[in-house]
This record gives sequence, C-alpha cells and structure tokens, in this order.
Amino acid sequence: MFTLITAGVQIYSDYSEDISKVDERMSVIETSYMSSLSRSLWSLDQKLLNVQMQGILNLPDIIQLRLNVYPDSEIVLGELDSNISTVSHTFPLIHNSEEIYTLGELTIVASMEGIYENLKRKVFVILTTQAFKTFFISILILWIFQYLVTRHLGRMAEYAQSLNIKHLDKPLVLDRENTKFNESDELSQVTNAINSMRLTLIDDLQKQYESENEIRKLSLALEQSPSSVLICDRSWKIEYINTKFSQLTGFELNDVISQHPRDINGDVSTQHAQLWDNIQLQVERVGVWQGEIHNTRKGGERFWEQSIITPIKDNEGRPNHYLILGEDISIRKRYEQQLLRQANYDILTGLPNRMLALDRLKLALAQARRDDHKVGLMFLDLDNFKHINDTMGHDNGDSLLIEASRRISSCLRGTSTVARLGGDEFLVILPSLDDDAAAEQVAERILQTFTPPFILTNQEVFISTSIGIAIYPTDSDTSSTLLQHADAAMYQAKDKGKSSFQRFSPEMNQDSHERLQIETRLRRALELEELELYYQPIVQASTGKIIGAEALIRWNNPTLGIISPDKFIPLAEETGLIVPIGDWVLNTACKDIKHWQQTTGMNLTIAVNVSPRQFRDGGFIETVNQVLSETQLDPQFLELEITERLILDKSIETSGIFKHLDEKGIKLSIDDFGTGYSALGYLKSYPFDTLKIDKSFVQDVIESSEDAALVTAIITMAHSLGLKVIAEGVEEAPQLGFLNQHNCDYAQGYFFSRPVPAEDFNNWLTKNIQDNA
Ligand SMILES: Nc1nc2c(ncn2[C@@H]2O[C@H](COP(=O)(O)O[C@H]3[C@@H](O)[C@H](n4cnc5c(=O)[nH]c(N)nc54)O[C@@H]3COP(=O)(O)O)[C@@H](O)[C@H]2O)c(=O)[nH]1
Repeated sequence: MFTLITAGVQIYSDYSEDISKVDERMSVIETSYMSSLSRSLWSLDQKLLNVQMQGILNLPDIIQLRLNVYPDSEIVLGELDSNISTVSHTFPLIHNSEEIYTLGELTIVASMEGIYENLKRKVFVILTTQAFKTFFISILILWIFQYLVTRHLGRMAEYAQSLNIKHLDKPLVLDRENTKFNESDELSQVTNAINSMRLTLIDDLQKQYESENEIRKLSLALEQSPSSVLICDRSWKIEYINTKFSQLTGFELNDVISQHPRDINGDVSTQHAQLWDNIQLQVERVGVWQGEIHNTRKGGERFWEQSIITPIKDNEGRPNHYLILGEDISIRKRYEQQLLRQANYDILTGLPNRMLALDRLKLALAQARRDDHKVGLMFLDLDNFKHINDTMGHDNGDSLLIEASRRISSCLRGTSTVARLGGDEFLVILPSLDDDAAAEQVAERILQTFTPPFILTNQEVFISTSIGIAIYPTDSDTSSTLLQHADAAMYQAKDKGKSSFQRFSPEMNQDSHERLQIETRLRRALELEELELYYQPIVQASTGKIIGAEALIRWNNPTLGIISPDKFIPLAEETGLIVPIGDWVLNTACKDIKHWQQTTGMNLTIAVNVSPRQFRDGGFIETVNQVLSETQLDPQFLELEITERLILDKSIETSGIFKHLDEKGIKLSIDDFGTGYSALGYLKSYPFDTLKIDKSFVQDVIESSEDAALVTAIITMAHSLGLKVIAEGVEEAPQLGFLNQHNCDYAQGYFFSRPVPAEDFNNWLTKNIQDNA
C-alpha cells in the first residue's frame, strides 16, 4: 500500500510536471510568438503569419492553431482528431501602439497523447520497479521478521500449547542470545510474562494442592473426630453427620437429614422444645451454647451428651451453618453421681458423711428455730477401736465400723441422722427434741446396743463407745459450736472411763481448746526449731559402761512450755506429722552419735523410736538410707525401736521393710516388750537383735514376785532366741542387782541418768568413760 501510494505520488508528480511543461510551452509561445504574431497580423503579413504559426505548430504536442482574426476570418492550421485528448489555450492578439487594438485571438491546441503515453510508460516502469522492490523488501522483511519474531512466536505458541499442569517444570527459553538490546524487548516481555505466569501457576497449584490437602485433612478430622459432629444449614436443618454421631446415636444420615436436631430424639415435651429455643437464641445472640442435653439413641436408650453449638459464618460474618459437637458423657455423669454420692455418703457404712451431716444439722437447727424445738447433737467415738484395727487388721476394723453404725442407727427414729465423720467417729443429730433428757435416753440406748460382743473372724470382741452430747439452744445456737461442744463432751466421756456419755458443760471447752492449740502449734514446731533431742544412756548391766543411748524427743514451746512426748506423739501420729518429725529425729540422732563416736573413739549405738505411722509411709526405707549416707554412720550402730503394736498391725507390710533394714545391717529392737497382747511367735519370724523389757515390769521386780518371774522368763526366752536384752526404767540399785543376777545384758533408767540434752549427755559420757577407764 505504501509502495502504491509513493508510486501514485511519483506518477502524479511526473504527470503534473508534463502538464506544466505544456503550460510552460504555452507561456513560451505567448511570450515568444504573440507579439510577433500581433505585429504580423497588424501588418497583415500573411506569409510571416503562416511561418510563425507553422513554427508554433511544429512545437512538440501542438497539433492545431486557430487564429481568429476580427471580426470574422479564421485561419486553422493542423488537424484535430476527436479521439485524442487535447488541451487548448487562447491568447489575445493585441497591437499596442498609441492605442490598444485587439486584433484577434489565437487558440493553440496541444495534444495530451504524448503526455499520456509518457505517463503510461512511467506508470508501468514505476509500478514494475516498485512491485519488484516491494516484493524483495517484503521477502527480506519477512525473513528478518521470521528470524527475529515469528519463529519465537511459534516457539511461544508451541510452549503455550504444551503447557499443562504436569509439565510446568521447564521455563520458556527462546532460541536467541540474550543481550542487553533484547532483554526488554517485547519477546522478552512476553517470555517473562509466560514464565511468570508459569511460576504463578505453579504457586497457585501448590496452594491449591495445599488447600486441597488441608480440606482433605479437615474433612477427615471431622469424619474421624472422636466427638460427634452435626452440621445444620441456616434454618437448622441437618445437612451432615459424622461417623461418631452415627456410632453414638445409631442414626444414619438418611434418618436425620433435613430434620431439626431438636426432633431427632423424638422428645416432644415443651421442656425440650424450650431448651432448643433457648439454644438457638443464645447461639444467634452470643455465638455459642454449651451444655448437657439428655438425648435418645435410635434404639430408645437415653444418654447424656455434652454439646457445644456454634454458628459457621460466611465471609461477611453471617451465620450460614450451625455446628453441633457432642460427646457422650453418660459415664462421666454416672461417675459424677457416684462422686456426689461419695461426697455425701461414707462408702464403708453407707451413712451420710461429715458434709451431709453438717447440712442436715444446719437444716435441723433452722427448723428448730422456726418450731421452737431443741436439737440434740451427739459425738460418738468407739473406744479402743485403733487397737482392734491395728491388731486384727483393717478388714476386721471395717466390719466393726459397719456393725457399729448398724447398732447406732437401730437406736434412732427415722427423722434422726447418724453420720460417720471419719475413722471411728460418728455424729447423731436428733431433731425436734422436747427436752434435754430425751438425748440422754438415746445415748443410754446406744451404749446398751454396744453391750453384746462383736463377732470378728469368729472372735468375740467387746467394744464400747464414748458419747458427747450438746443441745441446741441450751449449749449453743450455731452448728460449729455445737459440734465443738459435743466433741469436748465426748473427750470428757472418754476420760471418765469410756463406755459412757457426757453432757457438755462450759468447763469442757478448755480441754478441747488445749488439744486444738497443741495440734496447731505442733504443725509449726519443726520449722520454729522447738523440738530437741534428749539422750538417755544405755549401759552394760554388769559394768555400767556405756554402750549407746536412746534418743528421746522433747518439745519446748514458748507458750505451752515443755510438752511431754506422751502428749504430742499420739497427736503427731494421728495427724501424720510424725513422718517429718520422725525424719528429723533420725537425722539429728545419727548426726549426734556419729559426732560422739568420733570424739570418744567408741562404737556407740543410737536407739531411735519409730512409730507405726512412719513405717506406713512409703518413703521410710529411703529416708533411713539417705540419713545414713548423709551422716556417714555405720548402719550397725543404728538401732530402730519398734513397738509390738507395729508388728501386730496387719495393715503394714512390715516383713519386707524389716528384711531390708536387717540386710543393711541396721539393728532392730522390740520396745515395751510385755505390754502387747499377742503371741510371742513373731519374735522368731522377725530379725530382731534386741528386746527391751518394759519399765512397768522392771519397776516392780523387787516387790512383785510375778514381775520378777516374768522378767526372768523374758531374759531366758530372749537369750534362747539369740536376742540381747535391755531392761528399761532401772531406778534403783536392787533392780540392777536383780537384772545382773539374771544375766540381763543392758540397762537403762534414771539410776544411770535421766534423758538429758545433748550437751549434758556429752558431759555424762566423758565421766562414764573416765570412770570405766
Ligand atoms: N515415735 C517416737 N516416740 C518417741 C520419741 N521420743 C520419745 N518417744 C516416745 O514417747 C514416749 C514417752 O517418752 P519419754 O517421756 O521420753 O519417756 C522415756 C523415758 O524418759 C522414760 N524413762 C527412762 N528411764 C526411766 C526410768 O527409770 N523411770 C521412768 N519412770 N521412766 C523412765 O521411758 C521412756 C522411754 O520409753 P521407750 O521408748 O519405751 O524406751 C515413749 O513411749 C517414747 O518411746 C521419738 O522420737 N519418736
């Protein structure tokens, strides 16, 4: 097109040039001939006129001359062919003298044929050359375009066609060198665009893969969720249930699809409908509902479900689905009910426990206040229960408690409450009493029901109970004070000689207060360093030479003064405080005896008392090992004093502990021998080294022939079993004489020394060594 236009322009320009040549010729004729023609005409010189006109006619392209001579003659030269194109110019012929005369006019007709012929030729030549030129240039351009562009476009097209999800690994690379000139040309741009599209595609595919994985994972999680899952549409119509839901309820999707979750359990009660109205309202307003629903399985079985219901919101935050997560909590519910029962009832006896008893007491007091009645409160504690429990074992102890609770209950009216507070303590609440005497009558009846023996493993056992009574409103109008008063009265009854009841009187408060005070202060005695060890020497009976000492604890409280171990050890045992206290005693005693061994160079033994409660504590052996390793005391110089009570306590697995202690080389002695109730067979079965004759026998050994016989028998028996014998409570020389006479090995008592603080013991030790040197 461009070539055609330029060719057209060139042809037109040549044509215009040829035309202008004609015009030029005309103007040459005008300037060259017109004045001479005018003169020839003025002078009427026809010959010259003809010559001049012939001269004009001979000019190129001029084919005809028409000379109009005014007024009416005309001279025509040349032929005019009507088939050819002409152009004519007419020139006036003017004679310019003094006056101007227009003599005629000359019309010159020029043929255009030459011009047209010339034009045709030129058109042909131009078009032909242009066509060739265009053709070759086009070929060249096409080739260059093909080399530089088209083949790359083809490569791109081919790449784009082969581009699919599976073949995204190779980038598009053009078959050309990358130079700085082409690095940002269109092909590079397109290539980069395709490659970045490929990367975006890879990225998108990766994301799609990840999100598909995520969706798959989530849907698997939903499907395999241990909770039941139910999804409803925005109108609360079920759309989806997971496997757990089907397992839990027995319903398949077809059973429940499009139903409201409220309706699937078939409960048409208004209460159930109300619950679901509340659930929907709360979920829509608050965004979550949590609670327990009593549901029904397909088979009709009821179960408790813990549910969480939340909306699933769309991107605009509008709920478009609802998610119901459920968990079968029937077992937990049952367990809770059981716990509730356990929380309120004593498992062993089935009686109300302390918590429920206190509730009932408060209720009884409120009612009595309203009705202006009295309430009787009895605190019962079985006498010597601990001994039975320790000696006959816990199973027998349990049977005894069950039978005791049965006997107590049998003495009461239906409106009364008997509760077990723990251990061997019971509480009886007598509501709506008319007078104080009524409570005492009940107490009397209870005491009587304890008269017949209890049968424990075919053995008759006599057990009594001590009862403390407090009356509302006479003794107090609050439940806690009434309880304290009944407790104080019970202790008084025990002190009175057991198997009795005692009405509360204000003086009793003092005793129970004291007990409480001791307990509270004992808890802090260790950390306040109020405990101290006293040492009492143990000597060879024949020479009086020291062989060791017994560690005896003392409690020196700034407010209560020196408190005897008899008073606080039982309390420490009851409360469990004996474990940390016993650990402290063991550690201090081993440390002190190690010190005296080092200062005297003697192999002194330390005897330490161990309570059954310490044995029951799982960490006893570990504590002993740790103390020995910390104090570096050789185990053979530690003697643990164990009472018969421990041996007879079937609830403690003693033999393993004894075995371990024995293997370790630790000495074991049986303390207070003779005060126990049981057979002596155990002496053979346990690895004892020493037997300590109780001081009660030693003290009367001179006056009482029975005690003398007993002491003699014990020494003989112990020796026959390979045991050494220590006689405790030796206060007088005759007692020592008797013991020596009967070959008692060792002696301990005021005769030698009272238990004294460590410093005094150290002095005594030094003197004893000097005396026996
Ligand atoms: N579990 C622990 N029990 C301990 C510990 N320390 C002491 N106790 C026990 O407390 C009970 C009372 O002890 P205590 O008041 O120290 O009485 C001891 C001696 O003082 C006393 N004794 C010693 N010689 C005589 C004497 O000649 N006459 C006399 N009337 N009394 C004397 O005997 C008690 C020693 O008893 P025993 O242990 O049986 O050898 C007492 O049962 C201690 O066991 C402790 O750390 N842990």
